[in-house]
Amino acid sequence: MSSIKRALISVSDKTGVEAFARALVERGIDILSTGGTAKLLRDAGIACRDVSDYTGFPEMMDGRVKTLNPKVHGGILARRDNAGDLASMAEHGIEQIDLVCVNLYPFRQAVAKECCTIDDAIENIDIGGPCMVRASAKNHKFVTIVVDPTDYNDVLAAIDANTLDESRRRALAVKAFAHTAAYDGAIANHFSALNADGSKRAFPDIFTRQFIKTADELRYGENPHQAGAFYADPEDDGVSMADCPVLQGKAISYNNIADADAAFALVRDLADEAVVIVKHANPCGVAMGAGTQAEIYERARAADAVSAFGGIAAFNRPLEEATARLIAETFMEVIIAPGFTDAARAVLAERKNLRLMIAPSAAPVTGGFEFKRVNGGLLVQQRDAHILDRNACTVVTKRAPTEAEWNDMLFAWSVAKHVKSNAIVFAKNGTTLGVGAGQMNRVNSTRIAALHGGEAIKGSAVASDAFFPFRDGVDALAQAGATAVIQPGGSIRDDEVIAAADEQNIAMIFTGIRHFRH
Ligand SMILES: NC(=O)c1ncn([C@@H]2O[C@H](COP(=O)(O)O)[C@@H](O)[C@H]2O)c1NC=O
Repeated sequence: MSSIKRALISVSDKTGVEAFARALVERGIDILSTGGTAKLLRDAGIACRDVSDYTGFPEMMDGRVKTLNPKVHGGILARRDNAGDLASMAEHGIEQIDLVCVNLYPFRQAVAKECCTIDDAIENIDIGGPCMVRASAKNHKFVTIVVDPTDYNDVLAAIDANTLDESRRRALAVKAFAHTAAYDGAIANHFSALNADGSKRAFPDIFTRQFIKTADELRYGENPHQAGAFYADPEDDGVSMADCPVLQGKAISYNNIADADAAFALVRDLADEAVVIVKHANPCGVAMGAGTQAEIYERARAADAVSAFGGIAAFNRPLEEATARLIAETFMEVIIAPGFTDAARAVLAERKNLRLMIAPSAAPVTGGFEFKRVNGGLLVQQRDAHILDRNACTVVTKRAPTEAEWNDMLFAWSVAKHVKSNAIVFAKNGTTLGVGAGQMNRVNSTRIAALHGGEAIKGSAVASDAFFPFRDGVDALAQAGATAVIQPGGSIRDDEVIAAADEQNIAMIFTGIRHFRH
């Protein structure tokens, strides 16, 4: 028999609640329950008592008042070792409630619907639920609070094993306080983003978001003298790095996560089969298109073999055995892919330190927000999810690009979007030849990228993440031997820049879109 005598169950998300309640009854626990939950339980043949019968008050005001009653809250909050509390219980006919299973009205889901009015949103604010959750969590010395259906089985097992002790109850209480905090945060976010006419602004006046620490703290942060941790964002709608299990290798580090994220964000933007190798958050080699996966990988690696050493490689197709063999020949830190064939796993198992991360999907990011911490605040913006449509581009030079130049420009443009500004990318035949990243002026970025590319750059295409403010950048890429360039346009000296391209028989495309990245 359990030391728990009575449980109160009141849930909106009714997943698994029948089985949980049945198991509690089997363990001799009495069940108190609210309208909809009680009906579901009774229909399933599980004995329970209505809270309204217990309190002597009917549920009223369309469910606004159900459990808000001293007989409920006294039963939860009474200190079992306090004579005064016990006397009050006896005096007022209050019964002890030892386990509370509550989850809240689905506010977030309700306001996510286009048709949700202010009144709908208000009616979806749960009041009685959070009161019980917080009361139980406060009195966790004696009361068990369960807010998450995925905890039902563990709680039952702990009851059976007699391990539902105070520390276990405190862990459940912490989860419960986080549950109500996130809930109230969502309410504040929603209402502080509402305009007077009920329409919604993208950015609420008060911005609350909850991040949940992934199991282990990281060995350190960006450098060994900095402590570091990784917190998952349950509200992110992209592929979360927290949802990419590490299949093997050394413990994943702070920089590994940042670089794997950067690499995967680029590879999933590319429509054809592609490989991205990243170092320090910038791509050093990218290849896409023709050939086997192993050949594509080899092209990406050879694009800058020196930088690729110790890099992070991202794939947008499951990793194959032949590619794994090539990877095993050199030193890589992390491989991230939407899958690994068994044969590839077997090959890479020999590289004991190599981390393999498996991503749940390689679909491009379509929305969401990006956050950047600055001293004293947080910059928030929509994610750069822009995918260029060739038909939206304008040819601004006398010479139009050839089909091959078009392909190389579009490819280089996709890469440049993921390179730190000022970004210049030379590419040919679906392979990067030189990447200029993070320079403080565009002409230096161009020179660095060209220097890296060497002779191979002749006949290549170039992408620039922002417009050329002067003709010097175009002159530099022409001198290096590039024949086509894609850039946003929009400089006051565009005429000069276009004239420079025309003089050197370069085909130039304006995208009208800029991809700064800092
Ligand atoms: N008003 C109250 O006293 C109250 N007590 C419990 N609730 C909520 O009612 C829901 C369950 O209702 P039902 O069992 O009728 O389906 C739960 O999400 C619970 O958090 C309440 N609802 C809203 O505040």
